[in-house]
Amino acid sequence: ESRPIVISKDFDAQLIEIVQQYRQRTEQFKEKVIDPYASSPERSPPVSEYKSIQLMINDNRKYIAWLSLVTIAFNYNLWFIPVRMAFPYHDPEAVPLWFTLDIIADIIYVIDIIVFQPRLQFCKGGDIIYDKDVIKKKYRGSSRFQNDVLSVLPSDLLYFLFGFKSVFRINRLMKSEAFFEFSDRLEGIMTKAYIWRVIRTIGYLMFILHLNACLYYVASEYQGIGKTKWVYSGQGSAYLRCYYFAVRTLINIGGLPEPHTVFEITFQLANFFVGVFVFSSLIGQMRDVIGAATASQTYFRASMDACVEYMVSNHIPRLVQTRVRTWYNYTWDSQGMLDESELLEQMPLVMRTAIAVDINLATFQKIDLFKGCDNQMLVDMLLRLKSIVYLPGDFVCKKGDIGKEMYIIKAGEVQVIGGPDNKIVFVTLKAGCVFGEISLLQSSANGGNRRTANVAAHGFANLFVLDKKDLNDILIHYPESQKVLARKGRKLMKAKGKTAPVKDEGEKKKGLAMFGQKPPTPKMLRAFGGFGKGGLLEKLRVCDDLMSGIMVQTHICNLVCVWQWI
Ligand SMILES: Nc1nc2c(ncn2[C@@H]2O[C@@H]3COP(=O)(O)O[C@H]3[C@H]2O)c(=O)[nH]1
Repeated sequence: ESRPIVISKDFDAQLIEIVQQYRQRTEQFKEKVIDPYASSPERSPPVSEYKSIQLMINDNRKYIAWLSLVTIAFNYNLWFIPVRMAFPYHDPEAVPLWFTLDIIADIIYVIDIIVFQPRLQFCKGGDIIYDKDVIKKKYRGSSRFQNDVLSVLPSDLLYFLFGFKSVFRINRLMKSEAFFEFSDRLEGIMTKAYIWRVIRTIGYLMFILHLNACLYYVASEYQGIGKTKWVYSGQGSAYLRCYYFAVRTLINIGGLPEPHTVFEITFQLANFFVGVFVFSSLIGQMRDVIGAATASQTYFRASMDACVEYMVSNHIPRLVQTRVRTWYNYTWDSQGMLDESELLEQMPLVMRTAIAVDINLATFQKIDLFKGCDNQMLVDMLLRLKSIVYLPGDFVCKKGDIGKEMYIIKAGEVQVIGGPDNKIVFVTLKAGCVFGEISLLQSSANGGNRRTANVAAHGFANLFVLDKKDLNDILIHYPESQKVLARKGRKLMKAKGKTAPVKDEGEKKKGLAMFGQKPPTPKMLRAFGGFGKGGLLEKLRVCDDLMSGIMVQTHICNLVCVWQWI
């Protein structure tokens, strides 16, 4: 309360009064409070019903198809009313055709008013209004309804009084809102909305030329056709000649016959001004539309150029420069942007989740490692994934490094490699496979968090990366899934032969990819020369790196060999 409290001798009395007032007000307020869980007396639809209604509002293709028909009818009136007013196109042969077309356009207008508009749901204060009576009432009280009704008033009946003149149909142009609504809705559903924007802007340009052609013909008629050099001569197709004149004046191409009379000079001047202002602004609009359509391409080029410039000024080796350029080009070609997450970040969580679930959840559910995990946990994981592109031959992870991330292959292949010069390919992993999980699921105690193998991109590999920190953050909320993953991690460790402490360089690499996930069979052991002198034991020393992954088996073998030796 902003009321100042005067502290006086009878402060206690004042305080008691204030407290009493406060209590009264709270009681009053309580009475007014609406219980948020109490059912609303108004009928409200279940959420599932909302979905179809929302479609009606934003994305109803059938409604857009209908609007396209209304737009055609509107454009018929928009283009033909002036041309029929200006040019002598109402000859007895053409009248039936015009009459039929007019009636068809009128029927479309009427159907729109009676059938479609009164059924169009709308949003009020965030609520979707679906009640048919309310919708009808809203439409009838709108300015759109007034315009729609005015646009279908049968002013054509004046034909009977004044003859067949298209000027009586001028009220049909009041249906313009339908055109703009169609345009907005179409943009909303098109993948390349700029194509429509370009077409629309070209349409505006052509319409201005069309109007100008009509005006030129009217001006010529006013002056007398063929009377002066400036007016339409009366030869050739009247419309085409006038349109050609309009193009030359409005685009300021020049080479026009000189105007002589005051009227001609005024007309010509007005035309030049319209050309300069209207035309140039429309052409500017076109540039904006095309600029917006290629904005992402421009951004990509600019960032690549800046990066190349940076590398050149820092004398980065040519090979590295080429690799960076290749990365830029491939990333752009494969995903149409450099950083997908940048785009998604702008969206609210619910939208991001919808997109992520739609794109990747099915793939995730198939991954063995995540089987048995909470679905919601997978969704949380999807939201933390980052997409990274690796070039052919790039090392994604190196044996012995600390594992801070795990990877899911989105597209392309990676190879688990080892041996001298990393020439041996142990496994090739394809789209949908997970790797890098072994070191991630282990604790750092005893070096358990170290990479057990080298993994390199085979061709171009598009990977999802999940950070260890992100994974841990998620798992805090899903103790059951955490247990599942920990169990799987232990299993993997056993399967891949990952054992306890790291002793030295030779022994610290523990993954034995060569044997895959199974222990060596007797056949494999025989291939290594059995247990005899110069056999397995010696090879074990040479192939220490390879064999260290099956340490348990190796210890047994060692014991047997030592016994044989003795
Ligand atoms: N050690 C080993 N790793 C493999 C094999 N096949 C795939 N990998 C993956 O290679 C990854 C290397 O890093 P990690 O040890 O974190 O996790 C490893 C596994 O996910 C294999 O046969 N042996």
